[in-house]
Amino acid sequence: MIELLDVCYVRLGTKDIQTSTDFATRILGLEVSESSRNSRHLRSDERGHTLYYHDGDPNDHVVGFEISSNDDLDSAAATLEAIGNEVYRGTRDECDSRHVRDFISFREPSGLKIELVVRPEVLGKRHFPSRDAGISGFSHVGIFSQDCQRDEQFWTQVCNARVSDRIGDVPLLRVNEIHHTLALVPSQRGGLQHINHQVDSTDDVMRSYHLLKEHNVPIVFGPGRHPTSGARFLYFQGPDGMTFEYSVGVSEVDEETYRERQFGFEPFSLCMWGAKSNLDGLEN
Ligand SMILES: CC(C)C(=O)/C=C\C(C(=O)O)=C(\O)C(=O)O
Ligand SMILES: [Fe+2]
Repeated sequence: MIELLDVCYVRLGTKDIQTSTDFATRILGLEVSESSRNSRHLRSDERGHTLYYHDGDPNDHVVGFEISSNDDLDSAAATLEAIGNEVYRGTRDECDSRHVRDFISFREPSGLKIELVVRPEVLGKRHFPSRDAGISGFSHVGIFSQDCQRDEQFWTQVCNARVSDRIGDVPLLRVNEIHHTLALVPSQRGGLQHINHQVDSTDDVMRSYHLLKEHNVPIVFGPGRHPTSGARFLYFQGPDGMTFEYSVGVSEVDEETYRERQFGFEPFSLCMWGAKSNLDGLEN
């Protein structure tokens, strides 16, 4: 069993590094922590970076998950190889550029590249965002799935993910006490469906709603409230068509007493306030 501790970063290829950086800093509210001619590391919390943009194919998406030790990394590699996954071990330079001690990568069943990393760097210096969006940290991702039931089995049986809720066959999966760290969203393609940052308050969600509209950023869903995690949310479109989410109030789960819930595959399961979803794979 691969014991995931938390999601730790997303890496995205982009056609236009400067436009993506401007969006990430001036609109989304992240801080550049490292910059080169063709890449940017961006911070959202105490971690050294949680988003990385690089010149490249915008369909090139990678999600990093932290695991606890090199022993766990070796045993994860063996587990993945035993079920037929090709596993790549990061070189020293690749580890350095990610600010991690070690990592392996592989593709999950719908094709998204996953990196399992050991000891991602945390900084003593306080996160100082370039816009006051109220971001408290990177929290979860939505992943496109060509077969939600198959992919749920991978995340729950090969890895330690647990189902918190399902909306129809769409599972919201946790790897720690947070209600969900990943959601599997039905689609013909693979890759990342959305990137979530938590904000401090509902006021932050609403302030950003107005700011995004002023900047003509397409709103994809919300403002609204998920009945599943209880979070107040707003989804919007960033560079290269990537969807970002702000949310506040995601519930925590007591492993002893929590029982997964089955929500109907209908609009009020996505938003209890009645907002209409234009999310890829979940339009209503
Ligand atoms: C799977 C969709 C996008 C969804 O709306 C599910 C719920 C929640 C939540 O309960 O907070 C999400 O944030 C999410 O999975 O993205
Ligand atoms: Fe989300």
